[in-house]
Amino acid sequence: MSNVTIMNHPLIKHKISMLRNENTGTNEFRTLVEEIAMLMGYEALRDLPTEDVEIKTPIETCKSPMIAGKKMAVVPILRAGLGMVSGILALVPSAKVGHIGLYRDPETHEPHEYYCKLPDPIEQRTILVVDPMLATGGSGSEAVSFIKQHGGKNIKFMCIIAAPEGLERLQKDHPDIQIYVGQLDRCLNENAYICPGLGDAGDRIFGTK
Ligand SMILES: O=P(O)(O)OC[C@H]1O[C@H](OP(=O)(O)OP(=O)(O)O)[C@H](O)[C@@H]1O
Ligand SMILES: O=c1cc[nH]c(=O)[nH]1
Ligand SMILES: [Mg+2]
Repeated sequence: MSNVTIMNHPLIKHKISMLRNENTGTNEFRTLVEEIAMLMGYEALRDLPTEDVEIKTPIETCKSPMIAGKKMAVVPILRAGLGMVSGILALVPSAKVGHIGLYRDPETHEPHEYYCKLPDPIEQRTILVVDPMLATGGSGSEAVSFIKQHGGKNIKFMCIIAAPEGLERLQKDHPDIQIYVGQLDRCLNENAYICPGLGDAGDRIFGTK
């Protein structure tokens, strides 16, 4: 089964509680999503490959490890995943960015693809798929499948809030990926929204309804 890491840091917990609050407005919500992505990215990118480069210090020349940033891709699931990109790029500014456009049908809750553009060569990169919400797991699982179809191999999935149903599905469909979850919530409601969740992440990030 996939490796799942559930975050256990007070800063992340605190910021997720602020996100959940229905009185948190668009501006603050956006900032929080970016900050949480950065804090979670610190953990998720723990095994990012480094390469030794020659550095001249004021004292002498040495070989010192640096992130091979060109070998990384962050792939947000549109739209809500876009809110997490800047937090990851703050950590790895040279990462390439791919996009996968998916929306969930409001009736069936099935994901529908409307866009896919990934950086080449995708097979050589560490790929971090980001989406704040993992509800039924349909969108996350579909996004990972697309990336695999395009040749992606080393794939990590990062979400801020997951429902047990979605986490189980993603693990079952993709036992080879690593999954990072900010907080695991109780369940889905009859509209496949996460409880207690935070509502519609995309609408809250972009101020739509
Ligand atoms: O696990 P699932 O049941 O597939 O639900 C999660 C998906 O739903 C939301 O996107 P949405 O369809 O609302 O699109 P948006 O980001 O454009 O708002 C969310 O950002 C995930 O992509
Ligand atoms: O709770 C949910 C479920 C799907 N998408 C969201 O944005 N929120
Ligand atoms: Mg949405």
